[in-house]
Amino acid sequence: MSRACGGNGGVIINVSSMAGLMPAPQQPVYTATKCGVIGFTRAMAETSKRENYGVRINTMCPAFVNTPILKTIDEEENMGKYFKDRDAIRKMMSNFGILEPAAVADGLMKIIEDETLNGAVMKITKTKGIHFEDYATGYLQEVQEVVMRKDPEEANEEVTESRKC
Ligand SMILES: NC(=O)C1=CN([C@@H]2O[C@H](COP(=O)(O)OP(=O)(O)OC[C@H]3O[C@@H](n4cnc5c(N)ncnc54)[C@H](O)[C@@H]3O)[C@@H](O)[C@H]2O)C=CC1
Ligand SMILES: CC/C=C\C[C@H](O)[C@H](O)/C=C/C=C/C=C\C=C\C(=O)C/C=C\CCC(=O)O
Repeated sequence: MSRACGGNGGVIINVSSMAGLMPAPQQPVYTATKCGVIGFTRAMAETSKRENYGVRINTMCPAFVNTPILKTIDEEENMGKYFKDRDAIRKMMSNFGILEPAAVADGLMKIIEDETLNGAVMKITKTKGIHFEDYATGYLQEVQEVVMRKDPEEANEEVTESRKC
């Protein structure tokens, strides 16, 4: 797939979850895996850009979606010690609402069609629909951008100075 390996490029869409952005106390391992998907996607997207792979790599974070996975909260062998907390998850589902799979399909199509998207973290929620996590204004992001230009010590000083204004 990578142009660096003779492929034609393309787009990869990794499936994370809102649980990767809003830690779910009843699903710590699931949360960790979904956070990992986000970090991996963002790192690989930058690699792809730098190495000119021609591959866009993005991730989507749907909230609760009406699929069989939602029934797993009623399975003790799946929930383990958090089985007793399933009412808290049910309450979250009721508060946040449950998306239909078509909303996820819309998100997939947007990522496929919008060729400007690389390293994007798309959120899909019942209230806001499709929108994106914004990392661009964070301090660490600023440091990282400066680090690409100079050594880490100087970069930190430059960003700290700019934050004073
Ligand atoms: N339904 C939801 O509320 C949300 C789901 N997601 C993510 O979406 C993805 C798809 O989930 P759903 O379609 O909702 O769940 P699902 O339970 O309907 O489908 C999951 C599928 O993965 C397969 N599977 C499970 N373990 C596997 C393995 N080790 N190797 C190969 N296949 C395996 C299952 O057989 C099943 O067909 C998952 O990554 C899930 O974490 C993300 C956010 C919300
Ligand atoms: C045990 C439950 C089984 C499966 C559910 C899946 O694991 C799924 O991946 C988990 C989803 C968790 C969603 C958590 C939070 C949802 C939040 C919202 O819907 C909206 C909240 C805030 C909106 C802010 C914003 O959109 O930026």
